[in-house]
Amino acid sequence: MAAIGSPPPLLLFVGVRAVDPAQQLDDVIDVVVEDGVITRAGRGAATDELRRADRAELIQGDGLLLLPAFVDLHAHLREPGQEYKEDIASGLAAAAAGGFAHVCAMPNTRPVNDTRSITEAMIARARAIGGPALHPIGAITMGQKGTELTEMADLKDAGAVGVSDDGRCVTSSSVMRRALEYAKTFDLTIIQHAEDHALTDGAQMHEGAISTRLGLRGWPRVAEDIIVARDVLLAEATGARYHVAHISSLGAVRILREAKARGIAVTAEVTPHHLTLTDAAVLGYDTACKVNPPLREQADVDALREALADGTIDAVATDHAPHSTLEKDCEFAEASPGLIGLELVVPVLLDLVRQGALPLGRLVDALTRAPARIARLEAPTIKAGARAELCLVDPNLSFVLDPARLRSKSKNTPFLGRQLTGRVKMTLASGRVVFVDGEGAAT
Ligand SMILES: NC(=O)N[C@@H](CC(=O)O)C(=O)O
Ligand SMILES: [Zn+2]
Ligand SMILES: [Zn+2]
Repeated sequence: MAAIGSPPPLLLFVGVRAVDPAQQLDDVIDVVVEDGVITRAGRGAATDELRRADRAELIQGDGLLLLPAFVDLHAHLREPGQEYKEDIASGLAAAAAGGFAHVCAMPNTRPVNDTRSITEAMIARARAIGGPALHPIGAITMGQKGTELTEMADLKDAGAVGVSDDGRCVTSSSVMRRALEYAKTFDLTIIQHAEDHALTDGAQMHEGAISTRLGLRGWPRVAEDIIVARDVLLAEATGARYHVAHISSLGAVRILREAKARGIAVTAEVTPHHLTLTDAAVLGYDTACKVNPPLREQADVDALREALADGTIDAVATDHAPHSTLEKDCEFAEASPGLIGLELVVPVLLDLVRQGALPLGRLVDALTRAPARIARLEAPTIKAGARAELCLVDPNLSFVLDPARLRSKSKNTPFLGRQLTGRVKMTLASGRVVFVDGEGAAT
C-alpha cells in the first residue's frame, strides 16, 4: 500500500463499498485519487488506462469500506504542558490511525489555551508534523476559572473553532449568558461540559445501585440535566449556538430533543464509551472506566443510541483523554478521569451497526458531516474535485486490542485485551496518506 507521507501520485480504489451520506452514496465503485485530489468516483472510474499507468497504485476494495475521513470535535492532546500523557505528534498519530483527518483539541492544557499565542502555537506545531489537521478549541474563561471571559474574537481569528471550559462546567448563569452573547457576535459555538459541580463534589462514578454497592460517591444524572436545561434557556434567550459535550444522561437527551423541536440552536455529541458501556463496567474498580461524565445505566445507553440514530444527537466525538499509567494504576478514588478513544471508534461503533442499533450511513454522518458543520469546517466527502480525505476500513478484521499497537502515549482504555472487529487500513488527510495499517507512525 501507499507509503505514509508524500501524496501518492495516483491511487486507485477498485470495487470498494463507498459510503458518504452527504452524496446519498452507498455503492460499490472505484475512487481515483490523483496528486491528493479525488478526480473520479463511480463505477468503472479506474479505467484500464489508469490502471496501466506506471505511477498507479491499485487497492482492491473487496469487502472493504471507503468512508470520508472523520472529524473529532473533542480530544485532549495535552500539549502544551502534559506531554507525558500525550503530545500533539502522538495524538495526531493516534487520530490518523483511527481514521481522522481533523481533530479539535480541548483547551485544558497547561497553560490553558485561553490566548491567541497558544492557539497559534498549537496550529503551527501540528502543521510542522503534517498529519491530520488540528483545530484548537479556546477556553470560555481565562484559566478556565469560570469568571473572566477570554478574548474570543482573537481566539477565533487565530484559528479556534469553538470555545469550551471542558473539564470544568461554566456554572455561573451570568458568565454563561455573557459568553453566549459575546460568542454570538462572531458565530462561535459555546461547548459546555454540563456538570453542576455542587451536585458532584467528590463523585467517582454514576450515582445508582452500583455506586451504593461499591461505596463510591455518585454523580447523579440531574447534575448534567440541570445545566443542559439552563443552558438551553440561555441559548434561546441569546440566540447563540450552544453545543453539549459528551452527553450521557437520558434526561439531557429529552431536554435536547425538546429544545431542537422548538428550533433552538443546540447541538450535541456523544462518545463511543457512553454508547456502549454502563456503570456495571466499574464493578471490580477498574480505573480505566472512571470518566467524566460517568458511564451510566442501560436506560441511558438506550436513549443515547436512539437519539444518535434519529439525529437528535448530531455527532460522535471521542473525548480522547489520555492519562499515564501512574494516574490510573492506583486507588479508584485517586485515579484521573478519562479514557482514550481516537483509535477505537471504528471497531467499537461498527459493533452498533452490526447489532442493528445504528444505520451505517448515520454513523458516518455523525463522524464527518455533522461535526464539521458544528466546527464550521469543510466536511471530508467522496466526490470528484474534493481534496482526498478518506478512511479505508476492513469491517470484518478481528483482533485482540494490544496496547503496544496503540499510537497514543497512554493506554487507558477498558477495551485493552478485548476481541474487537473492524479496523482502519488507511487514512488520507489533506490529500496525503497519514496512516497505513502495519506501517510506522506518520511523520
Ligand atoms: N472526560 C474526562 O473524564 N476527562 C477529561 C476532561 C473532560 O472531558 O471533562 C480530561 O481532560 O481528562
Ligand atoms: Zn468534559
Ligand atoms: Zn473532554
